[in-house]
Amino acid sequence: MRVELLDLTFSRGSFSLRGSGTFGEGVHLVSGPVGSGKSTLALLLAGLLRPGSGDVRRHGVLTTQLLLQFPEHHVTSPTVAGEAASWGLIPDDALRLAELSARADDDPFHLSRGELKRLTLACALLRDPDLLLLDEPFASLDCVTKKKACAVLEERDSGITIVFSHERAILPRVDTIWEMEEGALAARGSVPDAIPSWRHAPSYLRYALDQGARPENIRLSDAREALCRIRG
Ligand SMILES: Nc1ncnc2c1ncn2[C@@H]1O[C@H](COP(=O)(O)OP(=O)(O)OP(=O)(O)O)[C@@H](O)[C@H]1O
Repeated sequence: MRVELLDLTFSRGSFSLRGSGTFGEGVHLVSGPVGSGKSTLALLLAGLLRPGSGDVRRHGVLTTQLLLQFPEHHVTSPTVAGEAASWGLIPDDALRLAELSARADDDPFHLSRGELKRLTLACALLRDPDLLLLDEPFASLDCVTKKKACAVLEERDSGITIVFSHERAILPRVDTIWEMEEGALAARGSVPDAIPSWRHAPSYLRYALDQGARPENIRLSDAREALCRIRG
């Protein structure tokens, strides 16, 4: 199973995007500053935007799910339980994962943005598609919920997961790192070898690298463990 970007281009006003590369099975991080084009790339990969030139080719991918950056853009039902059902899920399962079981009959717009994000993230994860595209999955979440979301992502043991995010504090273990810079997609490669060339790496990783440590992955705990190893 893989998704190939073949000389992909897309233009909108003064913004233009370009990218090539292959996303295989595993968890991939597309990192980059605000406005660099991550959401646009997610929409192109989901087939919701048409490229100006080039192509997105899916091989062995039968199901695709995109989690939109703004959770309110998903809302189609007057109740939280109905919202989960609209994703084709058993509401109790989704509400349990989102820790919103007590809010089943509430209006989704009465949830806080973080709660609504928890709901849509739980729904996207439970759909368990071949290709899971998560646009800023950690935005609006508190630290505890970000950590739980990372753990669930890491447990996904099949398919292609692409996390588009400018998050620089709480991140999941990933297999590859990509960066968007002013619309250009650059592959940094497989983790851990990719970490030193990750330009927007979190400061804890930069610090560990500067100290001569070699983190095995991109989480704060990986940086800590690498520092412990060299300090004995
Ligand atoms: N619907 C739109 N119409 C016009 N311009 C848009 C639209 N959506 C995004 N843009 C512009 O396209 C560029 C890329 O935006 P995009 O949302 O892909 O960036 P991003 O990296 O996802 O940013 P963020 O980290 O804030 O989510 C930005 O300059 C943005 O202002």
